[in-house]
Amino acid sequence: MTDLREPETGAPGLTVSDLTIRYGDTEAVRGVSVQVRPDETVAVVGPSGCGKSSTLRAVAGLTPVAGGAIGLGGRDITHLDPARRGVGLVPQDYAVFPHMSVAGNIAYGLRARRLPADRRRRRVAEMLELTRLTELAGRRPGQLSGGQRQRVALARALAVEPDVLLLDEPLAALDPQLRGGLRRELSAMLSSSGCATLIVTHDQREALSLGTRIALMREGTLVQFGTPRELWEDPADAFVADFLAGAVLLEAERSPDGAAVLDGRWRIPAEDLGTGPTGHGRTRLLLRDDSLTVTDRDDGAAVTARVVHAEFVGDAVRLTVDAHGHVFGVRVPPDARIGRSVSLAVVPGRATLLVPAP
Ligand SMILES: Nc1ncnc2c1ncn2[C@@H]1O[C@H](COP(=O)(O)OP(=O)(O)OP(=O)(O)O)[C@@H](O)[C@H]1O
Repeated sequence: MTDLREPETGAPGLTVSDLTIRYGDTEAVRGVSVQVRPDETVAVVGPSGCGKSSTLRAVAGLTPVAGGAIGLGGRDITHLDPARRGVGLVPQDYAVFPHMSVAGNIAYGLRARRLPADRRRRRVAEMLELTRLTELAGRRPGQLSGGQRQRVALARALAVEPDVLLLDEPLAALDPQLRGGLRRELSAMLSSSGCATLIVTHDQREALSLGTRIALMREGTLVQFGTPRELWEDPADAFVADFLAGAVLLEAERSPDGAAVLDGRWRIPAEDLGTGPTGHGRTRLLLRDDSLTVTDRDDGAAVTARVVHAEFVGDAVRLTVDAHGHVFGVRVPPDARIGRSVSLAVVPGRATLLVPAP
């Protein structure tokens, strides 16, 4: 497990330690600690209002910090002027200068830093190439697509070689149909830039595909910080399982013949269960969308659930069902005859019992 309360600011990369942010009486962020190593991308993700943007803005110096510390490249920047921090910010609306060409936008920060003209031209050319904008160098932002404008903002932020790149909801302003392709494109550009990056997003797919590590927040606090695989395979709690994977996590009791969940009302035979290790200390059962099936069995290996909702999804009907106050998703063939309640069983091998290391 990553140490969530590492109190130092002297490490390379970005170190946010025990960060607290207040707006009047509202504590928007409480005791959040996140580290971004040089060369990695950390995605801060969570539902609306959980404090993601506040955290990013505090790193950029745009929101005052009520407690904790922020270190960047070995310096304590907690109270430093935004312009002197060494951060490159790409805001949600990209904020490119409409009256300047693509190349002019990218050169802006270099001019402000009085970089000699030949080095400036070289750096602009490098950034144009990295973001595949060379052909469009002379255009104005108004003559570009949303995705191209985003690349201009990215190139402009990276041009000045920041110690950390900050991206606020990088794909939110773009057409949903294009987002998948743009996500892959952004991921490739970020890895070739080699710059430590902090991305804020509310989209779990974006977090999973862009983050080398994910910081999952809820109501101002950090719930889990780890690699996408760690969060996917061993979620800290039911909220993480649901938010990131639409999965259900149940407290479980293990016995030689299997596992009991829902206070012993559902007993799943050992031969139907996969197992995985957990670092979270308790035995739990992880059920995904493909973990369950509707069955004719009515023995202890099945549980009765009330059908709450049925949704046609093309190749299947996705049922939302409620068993003893827990809501599950289960897919059935489109022509299945479904009553008001169903009997649910685990698809052998598709449910994972997370077991603490001895
Ligand atoms: N300037 C402000 N003044 C007062 N409250 C604020 C201010 N900015 C944010 N908040 C509050 O702080 C909390 C965290 O907001 P923040 O914008 O950081 O969340 P978020 O996770 O980025 O949400 P979203 O995904 O909706 O942008 C929210 O309750 C919000 O209403």
